[in-house]
Amino acid sequence: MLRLLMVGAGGIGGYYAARLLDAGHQVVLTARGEHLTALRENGLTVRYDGSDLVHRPEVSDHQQLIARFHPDDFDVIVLALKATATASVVEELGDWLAQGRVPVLSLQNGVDNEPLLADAIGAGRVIGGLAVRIGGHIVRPGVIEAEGVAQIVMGEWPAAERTACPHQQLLETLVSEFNAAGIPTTLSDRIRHELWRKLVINNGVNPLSALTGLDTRSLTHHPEFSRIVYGMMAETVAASRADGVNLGQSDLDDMFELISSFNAIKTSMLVDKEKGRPLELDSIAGAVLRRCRDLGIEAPYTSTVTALLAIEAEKPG
Ligand SMILES: NC(=O)C1=CN([C@@H]2O[C@H](COP(=O)(O)OP(=O)(O)OC[C@H]3O[C@@H](n4cnc5c(N)ncnc54)[C@H](OP(=O)(O)O)[C@@H]3O)[C@@H](O)[C@H]2O)C=CC1
Ligand SMILES: CC(C)(CO)C(=O)C(=O)O
Repeated sequence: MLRLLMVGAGGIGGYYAARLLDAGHQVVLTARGEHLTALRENGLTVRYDGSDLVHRPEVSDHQQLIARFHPDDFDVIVLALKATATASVVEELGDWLAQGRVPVLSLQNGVDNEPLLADAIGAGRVIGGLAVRIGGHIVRPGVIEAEGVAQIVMGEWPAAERTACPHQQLLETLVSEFNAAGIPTTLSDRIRHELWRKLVINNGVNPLSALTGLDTRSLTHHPEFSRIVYGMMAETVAASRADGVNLGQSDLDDMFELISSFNAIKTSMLVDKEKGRPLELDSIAGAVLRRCRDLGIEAPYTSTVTALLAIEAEKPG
């Protein structure tokens, strides 16, 4: 049985937690506000493929977590926060995390979460990861709806060295237990590369979906918007060079094909916009624009969509 701490029990954290709870693992969740109250009072409900997974896991806010647990009470700690919350939560939990040795796995979009975590607890404790082919959201406090095959890719961060893989045994256990729990999970020996490939998708569709209100299928099958999606993806591919990742034309075409053939998903950024929550714009489009600037290249699609979203955000109401 795995003992797992899920920091941030939203669409992604709540879905994967429910799958693991269903398979008999011990999962502690962190949450706050109305979601925390509802999880405590009524448990966690995840709607997936016409059925409900219902569980009553232990749920804490971060102060209670620090008071009740030692980090090494867990086999792994998973971060499933929005990237907008990574810095503040790492700050909040930093001293507590420093008391232990347990590895921390990020399951967030963007390429700057693992570096932030590595600065706080040391790169040797960081496992990189991403949630793939999933759309999952809190529809009301305590209740999550999810769709898609909901895979996970994870690996030593930033890449597996041929000689030293500190988490080899844990990674093998996670892959085997996650798969047995119905979460299709694979290992990557170059997870930073995979995170960049995912950023190609996210920069392609997330900001434009928040701007237009359209889902991924409508965007990728629209005569004009599909060209903007492709353009924003191409700018992300170009930006990857700044991190020494060097994605190419085949990554661009693979990622465009993947998102075009996926379910019609309302992106997490569109959901945040509709709920009036902060957007992961800086960790998606901002990450691309900063690198393009450093490389001295233009990113006109990404900068235009970012500027239009900024104007929208300033509008009253
Ligand atoms: N949703 C999706 O379909 C997909 C999302 N992703 C990525 O996965 C990551 C997680 O996204 P998602 O699950 O949608 O995010 P959510 O916003 O649904 O969930 C994050 C949860 O963390 C909570 N949280 C934030 N700060 C704290 C804190 N200090 N203490 C306790 N709880 C806290 C939030 O609470 P509060 O609301 O109060 O801030 C929220 O409930 C993101 O990087 C996203 O881009 C990847 C693939 C698909
Ligand atoms: C684009 C998508 C749905 C792909 O899983 C995603 O990662 C998100 O909504 O943030």
